[in-house]
Amino acid sequence: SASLDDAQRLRSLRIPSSIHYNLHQLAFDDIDLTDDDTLKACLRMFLDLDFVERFHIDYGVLCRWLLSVKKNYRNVTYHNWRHAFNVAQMMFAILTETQWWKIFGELECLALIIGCLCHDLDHRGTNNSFQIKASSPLAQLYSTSTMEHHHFDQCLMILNSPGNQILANLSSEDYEKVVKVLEDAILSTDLAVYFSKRKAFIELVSSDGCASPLWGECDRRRGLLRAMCMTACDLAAITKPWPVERRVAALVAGEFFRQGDLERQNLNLTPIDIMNRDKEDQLPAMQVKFIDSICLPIYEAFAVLSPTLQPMLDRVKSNRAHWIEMSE
Ligand SMILES: C=CCCOc1ncc(C(=C)O)cc1-c1nc2c(CC)[n+](C3CN(CC)C3)[nH]c2c(=O)[nH]1
Ligand SMILES: [Zn+2]
Repeated sequence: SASLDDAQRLRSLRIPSSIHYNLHQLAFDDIDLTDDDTLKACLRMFLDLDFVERFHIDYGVLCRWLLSVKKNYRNVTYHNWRHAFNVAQMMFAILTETQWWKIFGELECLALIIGCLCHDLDHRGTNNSFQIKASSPLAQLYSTSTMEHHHFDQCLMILNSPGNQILANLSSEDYEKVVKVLEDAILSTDLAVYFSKRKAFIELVSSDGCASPLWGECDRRRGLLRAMCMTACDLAAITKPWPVERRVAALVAGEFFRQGDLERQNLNLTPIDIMNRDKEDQLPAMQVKFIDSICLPIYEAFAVLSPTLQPMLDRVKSNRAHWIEMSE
């Protein structure tokens, strides 16, 4: 876990406002933020969502916990601390801009923000199918949602580390609830889980449209909406202005192509097209397929549920047009 000195230093810093950091913006870009800024922005999100007061979180412990979470992300091209931070900022922006924080309540919002910050902990830059093909130690531990089970395990390990126990002052009943929602949220970031839940979610949205009070009262509906929020935030780079999306696509490609190289060299396998460096010229066309099959359905449903999210859908469509242009 992080050092006491680093935590003491972070604890002493002044924390700018969410307006200063543009944390409510759906088009947020972290490129101008230093690592220190990202940590201060996380403290700002916890303060503005009133988590510190409501859950009696010791501020020094919160600083240490944030530093430990950041430290347990590896220096890989895409699935690093910056990705986790961007996913958490998107969750903050969606919860506040749509007022869905009223549907979920404080406990579930706390679990969602912690879940976003922790959802890819200790990622190695390779996906679940690589773990299985390589019969890695993680694949032997978890045969389904291999990486996501590991991310959750890492999340719990940090939450239970001395000096990092931000949930120490929750009642045991509240602690159990947060951990259950946390597990569900992190496991929901496995696309396989997203595919299994998406149909039911879209049927609900088309049947009773806007986030009617129904969503708040029904555990199953709330669970579905939480899971879809995790995916929508995890993939949210696709909804950002073109310069951001293009920059992120290059990072994702870098990580995918390295996995492809490992599959060729170490496992003597031919990688799938998106991880095959030899097919780099087809990247724009592959992105269009990715947008159509995976991204559009969720952001269309979100724009129906809350018109405040319409700009995200509009930018996915304009990014799609850029990829089409590049593929011709
Ligand atoms: C095309 C490769 C490099 C660029 O790729 C990207 N760049 C940016 C984003 C983004 C969210 O902004 C997302 C991608 C991107 N991500 C993809 C993922 C993981 C979420 N998958 C899985 C694997 N499974 C298929 C078997 C579905 N296919 C993807 C794709 O084609 N593109
Ligand atoms: Zn992720």
